[in-house]
Amino acid sequence: MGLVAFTKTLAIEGAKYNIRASCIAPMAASAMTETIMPPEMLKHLNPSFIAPLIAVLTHPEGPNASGKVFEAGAGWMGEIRWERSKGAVFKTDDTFTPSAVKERWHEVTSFDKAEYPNTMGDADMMGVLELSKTLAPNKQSNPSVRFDGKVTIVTGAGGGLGRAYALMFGKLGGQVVVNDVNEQAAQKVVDEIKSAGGKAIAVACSVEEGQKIAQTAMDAFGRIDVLIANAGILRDKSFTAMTQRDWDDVIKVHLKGTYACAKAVWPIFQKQRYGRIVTTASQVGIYGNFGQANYSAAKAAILGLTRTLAIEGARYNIICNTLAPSAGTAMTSTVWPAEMVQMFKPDFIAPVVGYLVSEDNTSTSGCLFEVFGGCATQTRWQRAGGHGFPSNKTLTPEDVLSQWKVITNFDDGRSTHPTSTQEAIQQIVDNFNNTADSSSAASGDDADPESVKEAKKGTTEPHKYVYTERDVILYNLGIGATAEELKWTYEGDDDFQALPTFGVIPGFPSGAGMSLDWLPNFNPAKLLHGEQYLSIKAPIPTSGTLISTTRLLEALDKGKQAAITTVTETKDANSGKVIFETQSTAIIRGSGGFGGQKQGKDRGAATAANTPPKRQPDAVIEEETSPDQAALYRLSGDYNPLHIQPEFAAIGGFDRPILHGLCFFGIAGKHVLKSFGAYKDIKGRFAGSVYPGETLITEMWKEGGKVVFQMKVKERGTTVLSAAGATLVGDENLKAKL
Ligand SMILES: CCCCCCC[C@@H](O)CC(=O)SCCNC(=O)CCNC(=O)[C@H](O)C(C)(C)COP(=O)(O)OP(=O)(O)OC[C@H]1O[C@@H](n2cnc3c(N)ncnc32)[C@H](O)[C@@H]1OP(=O)(O)O
Repeated sequence: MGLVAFTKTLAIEGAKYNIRASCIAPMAASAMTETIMPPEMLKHLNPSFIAPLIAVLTHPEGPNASGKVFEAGAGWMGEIRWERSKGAVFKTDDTFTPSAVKERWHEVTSFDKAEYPNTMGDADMMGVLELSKTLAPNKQSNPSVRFDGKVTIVTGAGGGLGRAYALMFGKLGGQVVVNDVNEQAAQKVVDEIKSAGGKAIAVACSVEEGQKIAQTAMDAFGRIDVLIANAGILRDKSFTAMTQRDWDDVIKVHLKGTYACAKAVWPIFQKQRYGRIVTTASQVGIYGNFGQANYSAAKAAILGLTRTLAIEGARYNIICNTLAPSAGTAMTSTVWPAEMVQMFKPDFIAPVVGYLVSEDNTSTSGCLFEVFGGCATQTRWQRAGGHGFPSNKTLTPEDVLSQWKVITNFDDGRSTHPTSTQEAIQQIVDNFNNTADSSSAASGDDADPESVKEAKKGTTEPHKYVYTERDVILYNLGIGATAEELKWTYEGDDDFQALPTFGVIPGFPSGAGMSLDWLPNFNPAKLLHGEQYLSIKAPIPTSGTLISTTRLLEALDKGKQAAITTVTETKDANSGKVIFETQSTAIIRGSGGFGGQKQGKDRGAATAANTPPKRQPDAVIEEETSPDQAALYRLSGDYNPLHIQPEFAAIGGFDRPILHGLCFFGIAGKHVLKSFGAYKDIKGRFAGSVYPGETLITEMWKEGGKVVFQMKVKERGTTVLSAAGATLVGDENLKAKL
């Protein structure tokens, strides 16, 4: 982690000399990984997948990715960047306390409105300070956050931030161990705490002497509950002028000092099954900064150290977080103008630290917070959806370049926020089975003509779907829910819910918006919905904002017609969680003959044959549609005139408008739900068309955990939905919501 900020600093300092520096987090089999990874993983992690990325990053004519960070392994690669919450701005006066922070913690940690700062300069610190002056006094939590009976070590507490922390703990009932290399300064702070009625002791030594500091605390107070690793020094110089000594001194005090103190208190925390640590990073350790290569490396390394401590400490109730404060102190006074030092009082950082190390914080651990002038924000990694190349083919720099836009795209709705190494590895592991054969449908098969290869390259722009309970009711009515079925038509009902096939709605405009102009003789009136698959991956919110993106999965040449399959992923805009995946096949009559493949790939449940067994159905539901069914259904987002305008329907070859395929798909889905309960995926083939007003009969067979079904039109005896199946839900949580 330390190398990330170090690289960013080199990128900043190197820019004017045309020196570029990028950072990669590779996962590849090596002498190093062999000691920690099982052989079955290692065999997929061929180092040859990393070299082409490096070739692109270092090529004189390659894209400029200086200061950027990439993760790569097993043929998958994607960029990562910092994402910062908007956070909370507090009034900077006496009411800014740990209690006030506790009161608004949800705001500090909410990423509803995130920013993506790339440099130190991106933070509008002065604006924040001005705002904080005008705010109403901060609300205090009840009971208030206190430290009675708790012993806190604060390193570097002779002045600046450390002093502000020490005074705060003393004021809030805690016993404080004031460490500083400067004995007089440490003693002065101890005296201040004592004269205000608090308890404190000084220990004058370097932070590298963690054992001595811990021992002093134990001797004086008999316990240690909190460590604030704050001590630090600056040896700022451009990288060109930086000496080995400048480097070593900074690494020693910051990184080794933090290690030494954490190491000393760790067994005590483990034994008592309680401990709180806040380590000190810096915005410099996140974004890099001119003249601070040593400091940025040390600070980012502290962040990595703290995340690991948070993981190892979790089962002992040891909570560890990192703070990146910007405050005017003796240290920053060497690089900040005096006026700024004065404005950013260390007192306005302390309340956030106070809350993080309090007993009240039971869940926030391993996190990073940027705090400045009354503003507290959280910062986390955001990772692009990236691109998975076939893991059984040789990867070339040209391959990497051809997908560069995808590898570096954070705005296509596929980005994630991995919070652990396990989560981060998952995407790489998922690519293990992405072989040239299996991936051909997703990322280009050699047999595809150029037009298809080109069309498969990108994803659509993310489509935003903002909806309320009204939209859910409108959809439910559109597929025949009635006023008696209050859970589907009345938002005040305790069990109000979207019918599960609602999952096809948010992403519909994204899929339907995909350009098919590259097909020969493309005519939208000749397009019919051929097949639909829906996977429901999380409980369906009854209102919210969802983001969908679509890509071309398969383009089949069926001679007279083209069969175009797209895949759409729909995520919750706030959590980034995938809620639905849909696969839709459109048949475009008259657009075949473009030279593509004839047969598609096996896509599991999405292409399952679902042949009905040779016995009477286990359940049958008959439902009459309304002559106005299509006029109602279209209001949920499919405005294709084929379903309402007679002239357009005539061009499509119909004597009157036909019903939307997804409308009778939804009606069948409702019948499955009523007969057998919730399901997690559903699929069907539109074998024939339905006219609004016709009566639909759904025949259903339960086959193990699956319901196989088909739908017929009663008046004509025609099968309109075939090869249809739904996989029933095992998960009780999901079931409860559906
Ligand atoms: C990108 C996604 C965006 C989606 C946007 C959707 C917008 C909506 O507004 C549009 C709609 O809702 S339209 C309404 C619903 N759909 C319908 O009414 C279509 C009904 N089906 C038909 O008319 C025919 O089955 C018909 C015409 C589909 C096929 O009939 P035939 O031409 O007679 O087919 P056939 O000769 O039996 O088979 C030829 C090859 O095609 C495959 N196939 C057949 N039906 C299919 C279907 N429904 N879906 C997918 N593939 C299908 C066959 O397997 C066959 O392949 P092969 O030759 O390799 O065996």
